[in-house]
Amino acid sequence: MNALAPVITIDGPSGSGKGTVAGMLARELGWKLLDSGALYRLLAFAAGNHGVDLTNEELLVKLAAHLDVQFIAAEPGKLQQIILEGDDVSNVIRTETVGAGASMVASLPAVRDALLQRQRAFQESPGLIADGRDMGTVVFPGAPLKIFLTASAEERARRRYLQLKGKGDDVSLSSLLDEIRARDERDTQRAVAPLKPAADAIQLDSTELSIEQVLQRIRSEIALRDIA
Ligand SMILES: Nc1ncnc2c1ncn2[C@@H]1O[C@H](COP(=O)(O)OP(=O)(O)O)[C@@H](O)[C@H]1O
Ligand SMILES: Nc1ccn([C@H]2C[C@H](O)[C@@H](COP(=O)(O)OP(=O)(O)O)O2)c(=O)n1
Repeated sequence: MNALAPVITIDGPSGSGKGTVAGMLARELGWKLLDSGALYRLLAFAAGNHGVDLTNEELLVKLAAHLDVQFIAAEPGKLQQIILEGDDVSNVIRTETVGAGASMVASLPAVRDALLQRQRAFQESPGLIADGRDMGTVVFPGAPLKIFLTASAEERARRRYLQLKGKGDDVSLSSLLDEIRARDERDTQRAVAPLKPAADAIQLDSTELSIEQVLQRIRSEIALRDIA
């Protein structure tokens, strides 16, 4: 790990566009990418495979410590591959069911602790884009640029609907909106590392912005700070 490598954190609720924007920025800058939500999703998914209850903190911590996962950097324009215990799980961990399970395991303090060092180890030269809920508040509090990306719940549900429909999933807009609201509630109300903007975060509401407009705003913040 290179402690001097700069980090840009992108936190926010589900469907605000964090993953999309983080991936595009990482490619543009040639930086590493940390999709921290994928770690919580992987843990929830692995728990299902191993018959571990999503409320069993002790067993989940053991599973987190031994999680056999590889993130394979994507070629330009492609999503990164996520390999769990030898299997490509890049797609299967993206369902709302796994997202809800991730949000449950993520509310357990010892689970968050168990994943902390694994996340910090992504800080490598020439820099890191880190996407999640507590990247700016807990994992990389010293990051020189912190973005807190939001959008209305209705717009986020609409985006998720289009995304999942596009993949051929059978989803309903109203149940996606319910699931997004339930996840917002759990992620913002939990006692440890709740979803909230860091005091020094730039807040960006993407409800009325295109992906390119969001990127432009972040690029101008990067240029202001001279960090990349
Ligand atoms: N500003 C935007 N306008 C329209 N659609 C967007 C915007 N940002 C992201 N999207 C789309 O919304 C969906 C969810 O984005 P994603 O990056 O997965 O969100 P998050 O990582 O915050 O959950 C994707 O299909 C993405 O292409
Ligand atoms: N840094 C993080 C990242 C995700 N989580 C939890 C809370 C989220 O609801 C789940 C899933 O996160 P993920 O970023 O993959 O979800 P979305 O793509 O935003 O829908 O994991 C977290 O608690 N802390």
